[in-house]
Amino acid sequence: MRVHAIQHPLVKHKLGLMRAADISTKSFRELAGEVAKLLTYEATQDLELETIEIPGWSGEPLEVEQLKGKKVTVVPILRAGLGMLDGVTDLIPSARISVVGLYRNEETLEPVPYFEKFTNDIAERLAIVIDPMLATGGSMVATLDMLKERGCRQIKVIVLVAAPEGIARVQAAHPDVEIYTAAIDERLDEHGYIVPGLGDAGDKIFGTR
Ligand SMILES: O=P(O)(O)OC[C@H]1O[C@H](OP(=O)(O)OP(=O)(O)O)[C@H](O)[C@@H]1O
Ligand SMILES: O=c1cc[nH]c(=O)[nH]1
Ligand SMILES: [Mg+2]
Repeated sequence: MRVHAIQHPLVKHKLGLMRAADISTKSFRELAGEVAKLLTYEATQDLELETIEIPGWSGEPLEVEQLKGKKVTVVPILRAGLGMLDGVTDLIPSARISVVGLYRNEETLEPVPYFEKFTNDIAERLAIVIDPMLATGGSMVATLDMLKERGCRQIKVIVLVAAPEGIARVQAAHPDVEIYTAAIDERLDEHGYIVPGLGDAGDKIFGTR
């Protein structure tokens, strides 16, 4: 299963709050971080563990489990992906951050790249791409193309809301990439916005609406 629509009650409750028409910038931003954190918990369930021996509190040696080897880079897609970043790094504090700047041309709906800065050893890392909205999928596919061009082999995507059209586009272009989302909504409207969706997530997070 490559698409994980998370069914946790806290995720559903918090996403429901985010859909309110009159939500404040403060609340939207806080909830985006909280849902991102919960989705990160789900998306990291298969991280590999190894057993190591440490001196335990009683003086006896003790076997404990710790995360094995694989390092992580989190990849926020500017701007809106930044609204999820703190939630993700709360759980993976040693992750490196690789940034992709893309905006969606409002007429063509095609992504326009304007910035990129990747961690040097990106090919060795699990990349977790974060963006609140997977709409047509153009921005996400462009980001995944960039990551793979730089040698990234293991990639996961975390979004707050996904449209069926965006999921299909990502799956067609990058069938190996797993998607974690708080909801799969109905469709896109004539302007490429997700329905019912969240509206313009970047504007709501940055207070620019
Ligand atoms: O799946 P797509 O059709 O490509 O649309 C989704 C993209 O659109 C939004 O960004 P936007 O272009 O509004 O930029 P912003 O984050 O700077 O507001 C959103 O955050 C995604 O990056
Ligand atoms: O519904 C959408 C689609 C693209 N970008 C957004 O912020 N929201
Ligand atoms: Mg926007």
